[in-house]
Amino acid sequence: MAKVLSGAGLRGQSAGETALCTVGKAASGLTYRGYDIDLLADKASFEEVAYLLLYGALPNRAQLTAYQDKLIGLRSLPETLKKALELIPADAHPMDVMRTGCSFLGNLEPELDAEEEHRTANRLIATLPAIVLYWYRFSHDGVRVDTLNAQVPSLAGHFLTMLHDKEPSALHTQVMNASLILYAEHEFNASTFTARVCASTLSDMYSCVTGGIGSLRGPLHGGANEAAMEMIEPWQSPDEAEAALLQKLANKEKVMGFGHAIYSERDPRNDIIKKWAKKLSEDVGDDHLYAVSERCEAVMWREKKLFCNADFFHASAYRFMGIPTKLFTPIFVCSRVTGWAAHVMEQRANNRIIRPSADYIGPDHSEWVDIDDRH
Ligand SMILES: CC(=O)SCCNC(=O)CCNC(=O)[C@H](O)C(C)(C)COP(=O)(O)OP(=O)(O)OC[C@H]1O[C@@H](n2cnc3c(N)ncnc32)[C@H](O)[C@@H]1OP(=O)(O)O
Ligand SMILES: O=C([O-])CC(=O)C(=O)O
Repeated sequence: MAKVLSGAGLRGQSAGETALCTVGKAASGLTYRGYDIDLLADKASFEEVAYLLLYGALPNRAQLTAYQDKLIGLRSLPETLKKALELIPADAHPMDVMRTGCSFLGNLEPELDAEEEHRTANRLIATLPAIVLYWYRFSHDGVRVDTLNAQVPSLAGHFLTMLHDKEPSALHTQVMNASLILYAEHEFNASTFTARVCASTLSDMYSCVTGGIGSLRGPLHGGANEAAMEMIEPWQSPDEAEAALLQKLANKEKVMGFGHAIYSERDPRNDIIKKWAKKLSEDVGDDHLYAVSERCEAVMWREKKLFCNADFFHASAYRFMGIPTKLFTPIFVCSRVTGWAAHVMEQRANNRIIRPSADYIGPDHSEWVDIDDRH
């Protein structure tokens, strides 16, 4: 399933070792610590997967209960952070809010010693949903949401409750839980590699995660779920979608939510989120968005042999749950923080500063010219 990889962008080069994840290799093509993604998305809770990534093994029931309670206990935001979030304008991008929120928390509760790394990771997992939604609800609706929601055990339910002011349906909680699992970890992708490079200088966890957020934001990476929604939203029928896509391909435009740096034929996460998008489409009585998405998938494969990556059907799934488009990539952050943190810990445990070389392509020798003599 993996491509033959070579060329720019460090493609095809191993940049280190990991025990966390395989991409494009065994079984379904994606495993977390040896567990197949299909199995995890079907059977696990996001908290179980976070525990697996951070502590190295699946928790037993008592460990999982204790871990869920720990995360609930870490959910509340400090008042100073809430005040800072209230200063950010409503037209800011939520990914910028998360970058600032993460960094700001690092000022209030710095990670002074790497021995605190699990505590810092768990604090970020517990607070990132509230960081984005406290700001979003305050700046858009003038509401100061409850960032604790102690009666809602799962992070999936906590996110949706803060967004919609009511506890979500069982279906929405289930889909959100699966989505958080699908996005949790993906080997040496750009944002994780950013976090690892930062960790390799012996920097703190907040800096590593803040850097990861910045890398995830771009539309060639996590930002593609938002960009895919913006692309398909105006299309009212599959035929309209097909015509517009063919035009984009003729213009040599990148089509967001398609293709992958490592997978060659399919992204194993797509089948899973696509199945949930279909179920949600039936649940809300959607009459075109799912059909438009399916047509895009067929056209891109027929024309270019390009397949949907994890982001494409996430767009319609999130829309069917009433999630505003600009909160799509922030959900990815709420999930991927587990992978970033686990990679930071792995890097620290066997560290050498990451410092590759470059092929120099500039002039051999440049003559000095005094400033007043320059053109
Ligand atoms: C969760 C995630 O982060 S998944 C990735 C999310 N990103 C996107 O969906 C953005 C759209 N996709 C892309 O831009 C790319 O497929 C990437 C960034 C994911 C991977 O990039 P690369 O590894 O460079 O892609 P790859 O080597 O397979 O490209 C091969 C060819 O297909 C083209 N191609 C790849 N993806 C697309 C696309 N989505 N739309 C149109 N053409 C594409 C490339 O331009 C390239 O054409 P060329 O040979 O004429 O230059
Ligand atoms: O692996 C990648 O390059 C991008 C990706 O799918 C992810 O980070 O989930």
